[in-house]
Amino acid sequence: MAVPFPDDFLWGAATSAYQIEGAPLADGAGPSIWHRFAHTPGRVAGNETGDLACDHYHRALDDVALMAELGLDVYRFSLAWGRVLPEGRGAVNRRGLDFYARLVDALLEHDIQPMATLYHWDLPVALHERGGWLNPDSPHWFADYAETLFRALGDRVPFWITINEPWVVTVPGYLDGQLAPGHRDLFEPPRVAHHLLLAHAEAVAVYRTLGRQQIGLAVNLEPQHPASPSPADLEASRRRDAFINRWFLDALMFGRYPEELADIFGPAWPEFPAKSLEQIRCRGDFVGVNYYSRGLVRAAPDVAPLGAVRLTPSDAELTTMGWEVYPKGLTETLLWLRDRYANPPLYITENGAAFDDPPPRNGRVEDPRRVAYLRAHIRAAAKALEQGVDLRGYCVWSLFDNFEWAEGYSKCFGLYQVDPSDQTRRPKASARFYREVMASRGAAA
Ligand SMILES: OC[C@@H]1[C@@H](O)[C@H](O)[C@@H](O)c2[nH]c(CCc3ccccc3)c[n+]21
Repeated sequence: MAVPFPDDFLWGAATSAYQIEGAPLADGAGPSIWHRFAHTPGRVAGNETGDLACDHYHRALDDVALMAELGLDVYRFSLAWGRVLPEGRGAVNRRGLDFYARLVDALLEHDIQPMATLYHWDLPVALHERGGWLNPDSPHWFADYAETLFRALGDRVPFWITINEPWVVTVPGYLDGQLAPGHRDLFEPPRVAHHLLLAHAEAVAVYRTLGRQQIGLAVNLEPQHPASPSPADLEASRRRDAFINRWFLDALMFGRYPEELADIFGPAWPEFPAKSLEQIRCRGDFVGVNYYSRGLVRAAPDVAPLGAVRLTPSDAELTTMGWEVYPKGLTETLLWLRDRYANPPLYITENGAAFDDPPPRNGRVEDPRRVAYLRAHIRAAAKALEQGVDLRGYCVWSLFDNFEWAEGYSKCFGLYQVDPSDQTRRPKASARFYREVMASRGAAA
């Protein structure tokens, strides 16, 4: 492919703490809401948990050597709040902090840039019992946690992400209850979302006094297309676009929520004080984009609160998550960000696909569909770069097959297969493909 990727473009891979580390309570760590959720019967497929996951907590240094062999420029991982602050606030657990210091130092020794996510859904239970993200003090708890990490690792970590996907924390977490903490309520999501945005802004403000590198928010974005040109479907896709794509970014970039949100939540949408919206207004240094697919939307007046449903197109290629393979949506999303928010610096912080991979045959795992997915999406990103999008990096989700939340270990996104019997990491064809892409600075895509 003609190479539009600049030499300093950062090629990487992403993971998160609860999904790969295992040992959730080791060395003084406090339990998270995901530890509790996974251990609640019926919440996770097969009642699987992150108790072992990829055992990364005990294998981190070998895994960093594997990342170096793969040829990563950057590695995106998350910090488990409860390892560092077992009660979520107050006393620091040195052994937990030391694990992350060792990981960061190993990455730097291998010339891999650390990109640390402060919050990837694993709130300490101790804070959840004080109301969690519903508590107006939650932004301050988060900012204090962030400050602890900025002081401990700020000089060595060049990229910080405050929160991974506040929309997913809010909607599957508090509206439909699919993910921890599993609440199903119409009145809680608007307040949770507001506190998450305040938490992000407060952490960024602290960072401005302590750090001189890059900090941003990672958001899941999904272009919404009407299933038909009917006004009802057009209106439904516009509502779902506000709900998924503009809710958090408009608040950050413009200091105001999209007006569709008040329609969607009706009486459950509070009057937010103007002052707090002004506090939320905070561009950060970059936007992290998590892209997987698009939404095909049909009006469904009886489906509350959106009055819209997401269709699975019958003639499309689907991943095992049921998500349509739609690389054009990545170009569309990146151009939309350029145009709506005045061309902010962007990193694709997640892009990948779950397919049912075959068992290894003489140490190799063939995953041609994942190779095709990654190639198509890297090319889609290149198309946006060629149109002036300030795209600076791309991280594959995920480095390893890992704990896929409510789906357990049944959904595999990894460049490496992890043998559950002995934790052996085996590269898939997609790892070999991605190594070539990185070695050729994008040309091999
Ligand atoms: O589902 C694959 C990955 C997760 O493993 C990551 O932890 C998470 O950051 C992430 N976000 C998305 C897109 C948004 C989404 C999340 C959960 C459920 C439905 C959509 C996909 N993924």
